Amino acid sequence: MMPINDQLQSPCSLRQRKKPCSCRCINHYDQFAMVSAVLLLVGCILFSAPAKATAFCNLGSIKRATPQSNYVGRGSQSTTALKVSELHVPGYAQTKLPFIHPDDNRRRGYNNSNNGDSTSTTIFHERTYQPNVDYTSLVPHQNGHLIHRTTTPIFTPRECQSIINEAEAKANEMGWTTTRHGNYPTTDLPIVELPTTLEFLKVALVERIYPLLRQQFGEFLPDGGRNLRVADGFIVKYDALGGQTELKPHRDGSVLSFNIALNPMSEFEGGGTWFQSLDGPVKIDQGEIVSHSSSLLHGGNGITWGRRYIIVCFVILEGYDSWSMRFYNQVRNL
Ligand SMILES: O=C(O)CCC(=O)C(=O)O
Ligand SMILES: [Fe+2]
Repeated sequence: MMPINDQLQSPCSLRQRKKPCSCRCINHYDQFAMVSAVLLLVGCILFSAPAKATAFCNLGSIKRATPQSNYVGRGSQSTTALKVSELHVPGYAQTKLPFIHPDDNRRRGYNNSNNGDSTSTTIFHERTYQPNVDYTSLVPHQNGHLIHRTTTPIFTPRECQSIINEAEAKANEMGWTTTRHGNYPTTDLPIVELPTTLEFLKVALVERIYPLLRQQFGEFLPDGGRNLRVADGFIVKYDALGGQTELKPHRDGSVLSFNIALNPMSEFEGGGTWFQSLDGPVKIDQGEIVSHSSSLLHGGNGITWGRRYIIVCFVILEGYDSWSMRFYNQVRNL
């Protein structure tokens, strides 16, 4: 069992600024959130009438799901609640990472043939998945589940190996990064540094992964999760011979998180994604996916031998910031 070090109150909230931030957000997102917080606060003081404050804070267009009793949102007209509850996910939403959601792809005529013809539209073939056949579900909540794992690979061995190869080649040039994620850093490379993997993932997200997440978490997601978007994606390397071997329990600063095993489980001992709610790790083999609510306390179970490579993605729901924060807080202790 992994040691538990649960210090969080809410993801990257301003309340935590007195202490070091302890969720796995990216440092520059923190800075963005901090600057936004100051601007919001000044704005909300200047426009102290509640209606104006809401408009200034640009929350008026956010679609709202059924209010939950434990949520202190804009309805309270408290600037404290506003700054604490609303900032983190919008911070992710405004990043310029080139992970696009399905509708964007169609609107832009996204072309994955790389021939420079921006007018041709790629036809995406969205996969369908069946619960209990393609994946199993763990940790029930309301009518759905908060953790899922696929039963068969979603990426082929060849696809996985080419991602590892591109990451290792890039790491030979620039090294693995170790400081991107606050107090819970991984040894990783952001996918935006890996052009071939990025192009592959853009299509895989639309055709394979978003449909899977919508099927798995559809019970919870407003509008059936139409607006899923990856806000951060990276390749993590655990290495028992002198590298990082585990990732301590933490919460991610997004709505959903998933990781995909890139190498076979025969290449390491230990490993898997540990969850407090399961009191143990979920272990998957090459090409399979573990997906979960980001706010569940989880970590990378230590490896004692070999190497473990995974892709990790943090997924947000664009335009549903209030809903996202409510969901985050509602399930974080399950
Ligand atoms: O290693 C794992 O399975 C979990 C990784 C993780 O939680 C993360 O990178 O945020
Ligand atoms: Fe995580």
